[in-house]
Amino acid sequence: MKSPPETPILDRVRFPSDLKQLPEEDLPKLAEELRAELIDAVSQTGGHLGAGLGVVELTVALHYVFDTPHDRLIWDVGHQAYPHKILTGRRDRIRTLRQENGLSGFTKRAESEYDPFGAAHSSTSISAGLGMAVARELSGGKRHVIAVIGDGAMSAGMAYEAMNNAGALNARLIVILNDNDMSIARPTGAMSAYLARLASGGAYQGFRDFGKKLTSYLGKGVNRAITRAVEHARGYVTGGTLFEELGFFHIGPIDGHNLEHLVPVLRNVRDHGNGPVLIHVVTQKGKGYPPAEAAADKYHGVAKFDVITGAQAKSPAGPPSYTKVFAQSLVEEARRDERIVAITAAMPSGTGLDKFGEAFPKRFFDVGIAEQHAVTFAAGLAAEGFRPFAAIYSTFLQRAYDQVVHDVAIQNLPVRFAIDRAGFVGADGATHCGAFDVTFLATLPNLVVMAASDEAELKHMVHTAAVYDEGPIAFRYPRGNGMGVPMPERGEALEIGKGRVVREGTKVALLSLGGRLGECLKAADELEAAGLSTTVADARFAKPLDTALIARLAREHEVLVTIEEGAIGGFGAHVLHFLAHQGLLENGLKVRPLVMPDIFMDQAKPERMYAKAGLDCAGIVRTVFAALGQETKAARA
Ligand SMILES: Cc1ncc(C[n+]2csc(CCOP(=O)(O)OP(=O)(O)O)c2C)c(N)n1
Ligand SMILES: CC(=O)[C@@H](O)[C@H](O)COP(=O)(O)O
Ligand SMILES: [Mg+2]
Repeated sequence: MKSPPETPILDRVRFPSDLKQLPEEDLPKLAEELRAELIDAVSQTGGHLGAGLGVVELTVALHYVFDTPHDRLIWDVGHQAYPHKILTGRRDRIRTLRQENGLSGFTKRAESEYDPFGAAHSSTSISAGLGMAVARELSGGKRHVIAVIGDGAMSAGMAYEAMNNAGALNARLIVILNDNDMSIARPTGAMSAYLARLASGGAYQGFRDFGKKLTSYLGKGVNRAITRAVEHARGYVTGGTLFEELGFFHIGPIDGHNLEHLVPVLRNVRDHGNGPVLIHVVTQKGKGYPPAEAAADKYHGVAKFDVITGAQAKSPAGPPSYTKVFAQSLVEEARRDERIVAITAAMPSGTGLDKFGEAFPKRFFDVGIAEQHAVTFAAGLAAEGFRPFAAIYSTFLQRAYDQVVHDVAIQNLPVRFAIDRAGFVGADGATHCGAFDVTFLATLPNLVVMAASDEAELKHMVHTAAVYDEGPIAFRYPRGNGMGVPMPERGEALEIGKGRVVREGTKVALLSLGGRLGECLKAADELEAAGLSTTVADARFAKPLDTALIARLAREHEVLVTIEEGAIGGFGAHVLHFLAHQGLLENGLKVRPLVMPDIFMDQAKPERMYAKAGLDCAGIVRTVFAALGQETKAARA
């Protein structure tokens, strides 16, 4: 009689409290089952896979050794936290990942007590962890605080600011550096070379065992000075003193897939020592899934895929993505102008600049996850007569706002900002939703701010930016595919501050900024059918405003609606400001600015988000009927 297949260990582990009941020898099997569950789940949802595969053993070890959620475990970026979610009571929902009303693709406080800090933008974990560690000291609490940060995230200045402060405070904080020698792409910068030396230094092997013995004595009154002396000696041989100089006791590198190493080291660190400690763990992104291991990007972000073959679902053929059009347009411009250089902050494929780098390797710069540096680096290039294009996602540019103000706008330096993912992004949710770039850029003197309504317009805006040397200029465009319009052979220079009327009417004016133009044209059809003659205009510029166009629309129509895929305080606010100052709000004009709602919207399919925000055809039509007091018609829309 065949014995029944044994119940998978994972089926008995809903929470870390269940995990702690297991004998240590069961952990590798649990890790194996956890990895299989992760692969199966993400094959059905899509999302971030490679990073999670690389921390399966580390996740098991951390929840086995520490007392979460009492001990705080913070995941930097949080894209690697799917195994963490499966082990912390969310396995039953893991297949709702990144879907409307589903689990977030990152850690999120509101989602679980096991997520003490939300993430998604990188390099915040050490700062948050230090805050929690100091809170523990101030309140006389007893808990461990652990921050897990990747080698890519360790290239951001914020990580050093935090380590610098942690060293000065000598606060007990455990930082685990998850070094898989990968960012989204291959890591760049001196830091990754340094870590590679640490992880592979032959001489270092000799110290490794001694180092492990040392950690077992950490709490037995071993004098910190001796510890430091040994660390210095060890560091001298291998260069591992960067962390010690910042005040961290540095342990490792250790094999991040070997539970027999991980568990005892984590136990030692848990039970001994004081002050900040950094455990350097070496892992493999994509570990345990051959298609991910073999892929150049280690399956960092994947669509749904076939588990057997690893083949990812193809998005339906359609118009080129805005990203692709931007990248191709910039390559064409750069062929004509050798002053054009391109800068990305660790997002070569996401911004499309990897294509630029292939064409012009010497004029392409991936500065790592360092948006602040990217902007001021671009300012330095502009100051010397180059034409730098800094391609940074809308929400990642938020991190470099003072650099935009202080280093670019005030000095009126001709930096070009290519702002991708401007607007709703879908599965990445609120943290990646590009809602604020017009609001925070159009308020700045000297800035020119454009928004592409389709891919042809984007090509014109790339050319316009390329030849504009009067000061900083930004152009925004949404995630995803264009509108399928014919593409011009070459980009043409747009007249700065001039919009365009794409449809003439007499009663209603829809003034659109950016990608909502298509919905405005659909709304105009519906309004015409209801007897409302409708003008549709593409503003093209949030700054400077086309004041002549706006004044004409205001004078010649009963209703003026502005539409933008952005938060309040952007294009519509500037239009209202102009109309008020011109006294154009005093002749009965009905003005309605349509913007994103004043909330952080969770992930959903973009079309659902537009509908919820009222930024689709139906929302525009409803707004016009309501403005005209025809609520009944509005209700039907
Ligand atoms: C401020 C910011 N810039 C860029 C990104 C995009 N991003 C997400 S993950 C990632 C790479 C992170 O590398 P690492 O920390 O080594 O984690 P791994 O994926 O290797 O586990 C980047 C650049 C981000 N989330 N936040
Ligand atoms: C985790 C992270 O921040 C990136 O991987 C981001 O999710 C990429 O977004 P896109 O998929 O829009 O390029
Ligand atoms: Mg990495």
